[in-house]
Amino acid sequence: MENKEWQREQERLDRVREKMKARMAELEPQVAGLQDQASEMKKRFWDEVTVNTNTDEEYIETFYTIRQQAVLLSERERTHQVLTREWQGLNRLYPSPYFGRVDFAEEGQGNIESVYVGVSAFVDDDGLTFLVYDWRSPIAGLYYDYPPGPAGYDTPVGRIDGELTHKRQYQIREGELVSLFDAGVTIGDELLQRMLAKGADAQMRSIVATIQREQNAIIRDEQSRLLVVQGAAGSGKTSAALQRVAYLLYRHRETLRADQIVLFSPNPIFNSYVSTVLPELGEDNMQQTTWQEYLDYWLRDTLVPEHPFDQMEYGLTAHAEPGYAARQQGMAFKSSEAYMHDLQRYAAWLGAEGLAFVPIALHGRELITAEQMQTQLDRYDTGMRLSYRLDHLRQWLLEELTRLERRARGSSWVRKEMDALDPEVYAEAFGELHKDKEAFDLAERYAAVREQQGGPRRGDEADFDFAEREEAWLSRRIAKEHFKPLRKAVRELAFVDVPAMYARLFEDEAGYIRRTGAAALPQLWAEVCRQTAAQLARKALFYEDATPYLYFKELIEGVRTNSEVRHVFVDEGQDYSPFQYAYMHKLFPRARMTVLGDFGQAIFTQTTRLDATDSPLARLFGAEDTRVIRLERSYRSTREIVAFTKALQPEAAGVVPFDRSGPQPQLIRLADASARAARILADIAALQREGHPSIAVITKTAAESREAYEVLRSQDGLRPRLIAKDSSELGEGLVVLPVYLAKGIEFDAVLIYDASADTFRPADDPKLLYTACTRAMHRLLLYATGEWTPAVAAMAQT
Ligand SMILES: Nc1ncnc2c1ncn2[C@@H]1O[C@H](COP(=O)(O)OP(=O)(O)OP(=O)(O)O)[C@@H](O)[C@H]1O
Repeated sequence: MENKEWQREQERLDRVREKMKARMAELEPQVAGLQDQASEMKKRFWDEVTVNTNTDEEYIETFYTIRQQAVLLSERERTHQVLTREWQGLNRLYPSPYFGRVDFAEEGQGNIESVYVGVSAFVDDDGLTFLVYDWRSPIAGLYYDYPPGPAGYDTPVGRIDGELTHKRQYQIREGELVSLFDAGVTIGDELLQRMLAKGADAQMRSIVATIQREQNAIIRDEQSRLLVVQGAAGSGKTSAALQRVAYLLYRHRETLRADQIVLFSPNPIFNSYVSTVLPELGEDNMQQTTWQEYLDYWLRDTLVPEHPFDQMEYGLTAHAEPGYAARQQGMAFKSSEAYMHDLQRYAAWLGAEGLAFVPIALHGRELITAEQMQTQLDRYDTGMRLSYRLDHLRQWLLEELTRLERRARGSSWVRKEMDALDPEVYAEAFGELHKDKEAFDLAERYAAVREQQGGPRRGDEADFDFAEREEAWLSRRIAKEHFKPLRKAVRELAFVDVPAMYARLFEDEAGYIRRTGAAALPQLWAEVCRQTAAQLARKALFYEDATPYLYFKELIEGVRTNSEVRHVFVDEGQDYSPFQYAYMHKLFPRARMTVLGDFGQAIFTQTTRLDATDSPLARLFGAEDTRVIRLERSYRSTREIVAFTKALQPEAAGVVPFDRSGPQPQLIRLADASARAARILADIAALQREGHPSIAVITKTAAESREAYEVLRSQDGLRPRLIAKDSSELGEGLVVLPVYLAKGIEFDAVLIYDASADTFRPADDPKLLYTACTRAMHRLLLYATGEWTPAVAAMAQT
């Protein structure tokens, strides 16, 4: 019976593939042909059009031929796009047309439909029968959401209920049925087992065949303006986010483009790690960026922000340096909502009391002073928003510059410059004026004709003194050249001295309190003020100041917005401050947000607890428009590794491992560094022999990474790669990296280079070691040369 069933499925598979092959053969010449036709048409576009604009009729005719040609061309291109998409979809499907099937008896229909689900759709020749459904279609939701029994799905025209009578999963390779599972209670435990047993890849994989119900809820959510996912390490947050992008692009194909979706990732390595998932699913990649890139872009030419990983390193290594405690307090406070409110009050204070301006100067002489600007600003209604008043001021300044420029034409410095001009410039002036002269001649002719026809003649038209005009032309040009950068700077609001105003806030603690009305400040705030001021004096910004600074700048100058972007995804969302969220929300006013994170892995100082009801995130869109989903099941690591990591971190108490077993994590204590080096080398060799090519040696700091790297490099044939803050790719094989660069990534085996109390100090946040250990899929090994860090020591004894 089973064999018969297998055979039946293989026969269906063969039939579907035959049809696919036929369709591909049919499409191939069309796709190629249309492509040729379109590019040929583009080449010949102007040949087909006779451009003739002598008379009105000819002009109109030309206009219509161009339009006709353009319509034809874009139609060809559209047809070509549609056919190419189908052809590409078939190419993707052909080796493995589907991975799942549900049999569904729709209520009141009396028949059972077998719904086969694959990475894209394939329709029979009749144009109606779906031989394969796209995994994102409404009916395919049944496959992810229900075990056999009562089931239903939502369609754009309402809900359809019925009975799911059967559910099956397939593994198909190059058209051959490799395995077949009849699912019972949950989908895919079998298939999921197989998927999860595989080794780690240098690139993330798509999970469409085994999406779990709770993940499907994330992927298909269309109601919430803010979707927050708090999920354990390895619970599939990033995977769900990427499949969600693919889903949205499918659902809104007509209105949403991939470049209208932005993903904020923790670092460039992560960017490259996830960059193949969408193309694998036949979709274009969304825009990927890091917050650091954003800061660099917006702060360019003004202040240099500290790199977030340098801030991280400081936090991890500088305990003994003077000012460390104050800096830590500063970091924490400057990423809080309290500081955000302080800045709001400070901006209001400035609006009333006066701003700082950069005077507009030319050749060392002030043309418009800061005082003049303030006086002008005070003339505008103070009830108006500050940014509007600044807009008015900008307009006034541009007009002033026009006036001053005109006046400058007759000034002595312009004359001096004119005298020193190269002969070529005079030649150019001559040429230009000659052109003018032609225009003048034309005007003269026109005036003569008009006169002949009895119209009056204006007296000044023949008044043409060439030398005078040449001089006027040159002085105009010189003045214009000098004023041009001033105008540009005014347009960009460079006359508003935001750095000075931000620095003024840190003059001293009493001033801070007076200007912001702050009620409570960290104990060492006076020192924080000193540190911040010193940094600003160097034209630099601490990382903790960078986003608040931009936020403050926008409070003063008004908000920049990008209304093109429709969806913003934030991965590792626990590592963003309320400032960053407020800023993002303003920057992308038309975008819905999906924020994914795990508070258990919040290792930066700027953190936001994502799922708390009083989270600043929840206030961003309001409770009505916010949905929080929690994922507790962890798919990455074996049961043994999950049990171990849960004990490291109280936040992880609720994590449920997926039922996959492996060796216990190993705790290896050694006498000294050279014994550790020898042991690590032996362990790596053994892991590679066992078939675990993707191995990471994870350290706490960058300096420690370099040390470990040197140890490994000395061994012939190992070829480890050191990942540092500027690395942009993970690559394959053995890597050495600090924990904060391993965020979001996974490896077959993880070796914690030094889990001693000297490195992971009792005062450190346990989240650091937790984040490092949860990168492991199959094997976890921890080393120490001294005492274990307390969390590990507790387990070493049991
Ligand atoms: N439904 C699923 N089917 C198959 N594999 C899955 C599924 N969900 C998650 N995984 C796998 O589990 C691993 C972890 O997934 P992912 O990286 O998306 O988790 P995460 O929640 O973002 O983790 P972290 O918080 O540690 O960054 C990946 O290998 C992913 O392929």
